[in-house]
Amino acid sequence: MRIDIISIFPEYFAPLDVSLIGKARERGILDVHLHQLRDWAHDVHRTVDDTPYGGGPGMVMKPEPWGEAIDAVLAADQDARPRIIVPTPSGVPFTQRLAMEYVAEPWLLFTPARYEGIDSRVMAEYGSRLCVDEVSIGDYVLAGGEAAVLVMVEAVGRLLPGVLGNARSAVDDSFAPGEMENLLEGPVYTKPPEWRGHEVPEILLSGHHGKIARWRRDEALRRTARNRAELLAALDPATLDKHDRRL
Ligand SMILES: Oc1ccccc1-c1ccno1
Repeated sequence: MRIDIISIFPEYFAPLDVSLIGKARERGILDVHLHQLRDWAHDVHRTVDDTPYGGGPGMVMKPEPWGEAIDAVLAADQDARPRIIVPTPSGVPFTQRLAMEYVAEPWLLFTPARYEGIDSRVMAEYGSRLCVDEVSIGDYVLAGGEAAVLVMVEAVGRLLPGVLGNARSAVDDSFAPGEMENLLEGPVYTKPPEWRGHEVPEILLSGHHGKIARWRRDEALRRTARNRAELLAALDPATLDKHDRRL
């Protein structure tokens, strides 16, 4: 997978050099290209923003630098087209299901904005011939889209074949489509069996895999009911047998 990111703060993406994503890049599973938007702002101050037409607070990112930057990225591979992802509080929710859709794409282009956003003509220009998604990582406002890109690149990158390694499958993730979709992870424990008077639940030491699986599912349902009750409503009734209903 190739990922391109255009930003006025490319240094924001240093975390993509470390940990899981960094190793995926070293192993050639993921190819990340960072671009400084100001390289396509040709005035002496390398200006990328201006006041909004119609008035209002803040500044809007100018279309010209973005248009030239995106054209330059597209020119990197004339035979392919990236899926463009625009982080914005006004976008569709970023979910595990959307991450799984993105991991199937050979090329993603992220366009994190600052200020009040990018002149709307930019995505109108590319939306006529490319897939352009406006995506939100949650109902809050950030200073810019760079943090949202870090979140999405990690969520997508970890799903790439070979990145998680054999020990861990993304299939068991919280929110992964299937039986665990819309269920939060339950509590987890490791050695020692007793710590400051807190003991590991006996069932987990029993070696009875069927009972352990049932216990974990009960705890996942309890945590989901406690922290995200609205997800329970989305659970497929077939996955809630009479035993679960008593929780
Ligand atoms: O708050 C933002 C500002 C700029 C770009 C994206 C965001 C955002 C907030 C939530 N998801 O994306």
